[in-house]
Amino acid sequence: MTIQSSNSLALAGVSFSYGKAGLLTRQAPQQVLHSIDLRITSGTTTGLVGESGSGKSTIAKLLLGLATPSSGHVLLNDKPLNALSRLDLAKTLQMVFQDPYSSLNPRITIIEILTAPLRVHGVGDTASRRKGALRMMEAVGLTPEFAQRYPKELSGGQRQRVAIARALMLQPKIIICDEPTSALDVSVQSQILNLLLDLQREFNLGYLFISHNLAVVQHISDDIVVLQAGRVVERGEAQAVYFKPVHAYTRQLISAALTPP
Ligand SMILES: Nc1ncnc2c1ncn2[C@@H]1O[C@H](COP(=O)(O)OP(=O)(O)OP(=O)(O)O)[C@@H](O)[C@H]1O
Repeated sequence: MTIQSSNSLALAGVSFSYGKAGLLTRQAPQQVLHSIDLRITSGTTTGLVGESGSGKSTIAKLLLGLATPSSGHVLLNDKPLNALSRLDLAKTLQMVFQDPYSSLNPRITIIEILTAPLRVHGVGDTASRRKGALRMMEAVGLTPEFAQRYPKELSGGQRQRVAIARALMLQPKIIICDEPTSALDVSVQSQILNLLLDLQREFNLGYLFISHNLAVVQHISDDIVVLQAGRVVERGEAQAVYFKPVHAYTRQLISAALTPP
């Protein structure tokens, strides 16, 4: 039996404003997040749902250390995230983006895309990186023939499998999935969601699953946090939030998710 270590990434009382007021700027800073508490833990999925502009991407930026809270803290295992080196951060936290068409470099082959994170961080030698990439391709359901292909030769679902494999190359503990299925055909969406669930079990990953679609979030999440205009208006166990919503905004998101576009 292997004992898997538990990791958590958290926002504790985080507020955030874009733009700083200064002598030369008339515009007041715009506060877009208000005292947010959020936790992502190994082996579980926290769903983050809200309409466009509610602050979901800003939360992702703060978790990735790409922005600094105006107040409050970003904590990895209850210690400040900014204490981590670039390599340790990359080994802890990775991101899968919405659009598998623009997130992969079209000029390099799949094997080069997958070995790049190891090369950039000086991990392993050429042979071990290649071996690791082929192993990860297998884990995401891509046969070895894909290694020498270019992104344009792949379908949207296959590209998203590559993007997921790339995110896993440094064996991170936590993955931020930002609308990872919304650019895909409906028939492929559930395959990718099921792949994410399989990989979570295999690698004990913690996910923050960001989406505007509460039906999709409910399918994959253990807990759901509902964000409206930068404030958490509802949170709880996924089934409870989806089937017994308390807040009117949550009910609105559910009916939007059930209405065909
Ligand atoms: N770089 C920026 N400068 C100023 N304001 C910004 C910036 N980025 C986002 N905002 C504002 O912050 C608020 C939250 O935006 P954010 O992109 O985090 O929302 P979101 O929920 O991720 O939306 P979407 O689903 O459309 O990506 C919005 O009012 C947006 O206009």
